[in-house]
Amino acid sequence: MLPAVLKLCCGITYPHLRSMAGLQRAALVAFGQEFAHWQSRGQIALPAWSPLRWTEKAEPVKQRTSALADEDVLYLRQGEAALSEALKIVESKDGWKLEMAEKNGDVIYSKVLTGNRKVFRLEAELNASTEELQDILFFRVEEMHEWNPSIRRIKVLKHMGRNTVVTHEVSAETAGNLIGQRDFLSVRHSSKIGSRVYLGGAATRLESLPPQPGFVRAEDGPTCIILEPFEDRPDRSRFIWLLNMDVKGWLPQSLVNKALPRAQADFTKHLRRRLSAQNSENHRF
Ligand SMILES: CC(C)CCC[C@@H](C)[C@H]1CC[C@H]2[C@@H]3CC=C4C[C@@H](O)CC[C@]4(C)[C@H]3CC[C@]12C
Repeated sequence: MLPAVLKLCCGITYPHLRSMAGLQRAALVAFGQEFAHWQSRGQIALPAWSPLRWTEKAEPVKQRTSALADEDVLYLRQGEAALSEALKIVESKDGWKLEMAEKNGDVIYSKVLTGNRKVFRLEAELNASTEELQDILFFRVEEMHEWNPSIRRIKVLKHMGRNTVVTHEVSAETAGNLIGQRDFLSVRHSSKIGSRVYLGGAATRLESLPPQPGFVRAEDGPTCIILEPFEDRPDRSRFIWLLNMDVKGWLPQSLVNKALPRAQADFTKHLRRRLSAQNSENHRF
């Protein structure tokens, strides 16, 4: 009698159960386990089509965590791919032309890639070890607005281990004045190979943060920074930065191509100020 009643109940509830979610489903799973318990003691035989047999299969939590892990792997791969693509560009030998040379020795070269995108390569020498620079530029990226007025805020939205992150970056209204404020969603990856530290990045997507109304979402990358210590002076580093940015919006290319190397030079100026502030603090204590 009991199995017959159960069969009937299952038949009636089947269509509703399919559309059930969350707590209701969890409750059902609990009932199911109870029934399965009875069943294992030979008290009830569940029909093959019974949704109460879903207990083994209906593991939404498990499914969700494995989906998350897949997503993380995707971001990790994107980060690594961005770095290797950017390295190919920055290490390419030909096509570079001198864009600007500052009095302090900093130089910026530019190159036009296929598709007419102009990229910029800044080379500078900085008074800091590669570890210090990696700390300031990567591990403490959320503090960047404190020393760089071109940046309004940077938020790390996702961590995939210590060396890969998804970040949301908002430039200040005043950054590259001619271009206007932008926001970026990027995957950023850092790795140390030999004595060099590499930082790579590229635009990515995150379901929870689609382009915001009122903001022009620009795309940074594939881009990279190479930090290399001087052999005789490990407290000094060579800094090479590939800026490869699509600022989006309707702007004359000539204006963008002027603003980008300017933004790069400004960034380096503020980074130097940040470093000398840190150095004078170290001397004080
Ligand atoms: C010209 C206008 C549109 C933009 C001006 C601001 C530019 C220069 C800002 C906006 C976001 C900034 C980036 C935000 C995050 C990182 C990751 C870090 O590990 C290295 C620096 C780097 C790559 C910044 C470089 C400078 C940057 C690209």
